Amino acid sequence: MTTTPAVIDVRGLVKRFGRFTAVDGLNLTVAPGAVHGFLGPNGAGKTTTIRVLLGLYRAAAGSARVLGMDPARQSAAINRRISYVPGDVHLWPNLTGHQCLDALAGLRGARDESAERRLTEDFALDVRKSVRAYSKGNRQKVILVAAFAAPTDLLILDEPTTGLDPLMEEVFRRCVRDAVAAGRTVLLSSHILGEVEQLCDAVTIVKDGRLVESGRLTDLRHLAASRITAQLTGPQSTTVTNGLRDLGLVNGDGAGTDLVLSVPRTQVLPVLALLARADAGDITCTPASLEELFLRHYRVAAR
Ligand SMILES: Nc1ncnc2c1ncn2[C@@H]1O[C@H](COP(=O)(O)OP(=O)(O)OP(=O)(O)O)[C@@H](O)[C@H]1O
Repeated sequence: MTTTPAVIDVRGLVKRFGRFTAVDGLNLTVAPGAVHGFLGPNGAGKTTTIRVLLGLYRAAAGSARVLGMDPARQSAAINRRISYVPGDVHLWPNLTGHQCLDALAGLRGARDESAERRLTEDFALDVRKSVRAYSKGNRQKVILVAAFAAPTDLLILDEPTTGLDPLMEEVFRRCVRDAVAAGRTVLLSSHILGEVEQLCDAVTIVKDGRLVESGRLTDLRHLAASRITAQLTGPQSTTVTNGLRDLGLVNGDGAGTDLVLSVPRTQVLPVLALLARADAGDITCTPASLEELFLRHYRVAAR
């Protein structure tokens, strides 16, 4: 059996700043064509890891491969095939938006001007204005247009939507989907869990430079409890409470008529069957949201 090599393959990565260990034995694998979410609280080591991938920082230990290359030795070749969007955008204040796009394409040495024009329109960016006159959101748009328009295989996006309004966030999401449809791969670091949930197939969650959880979003969701709600009459409530007790679960609401339960994956079907037998009304079952997953893992990691 042949397996497709990962676009990003990080193993046991360690990065220290003096005596402080910012990244501590991290693994990160991003499959080709994936949108991979990179999550973690402030200071978790996401940007530091990205900077190692770009060849800006040297790792103290471990290995990193980007598009099959070693960022410590082949950063120029890697950067020609990557679009990088930092969270904190600094552009040349004396240039217009258009001149910035010229300069960014010049640095890369490759350009798709028709894609650039299309994206400039999609993001409603006036490229005749000088960067000095741009808002934070407009500076972000310049970098996003350059990143999506460039003929690259991998997009590394570090909190790319800070400063964008909801309309532009929607344009951003469309661009990510188009990029993947065109065969590109995306690593997306973001604190906006709704955005990650909508876009990503897989996520890696880090804290204090260490891996907390990694996997496909659907698999991770199954690890967390689902939320089941239903409407019960008084007699139904007694039947359901007894049935839940037999399943080893507690109806926290006692004899209440609004049932709200947090149910482990293995118990979802028996609980739904119990509610159906009791003829409960308005039964809903919702898998754990990324936010619940995220908070659960953070709390576990914080202990
Ligand atoms: N150049 C540096 N010198 C010293 N410490 C640094 C340096 N860069 C980052 N750090 C520290 O390394 C840790 C990881 O920082 P990093 O910026 O990678 O986190 P992050 O996950 O990207 O956070 P955020 O979500 O806030 O952007 C932090 O404690 C930070 O203070």
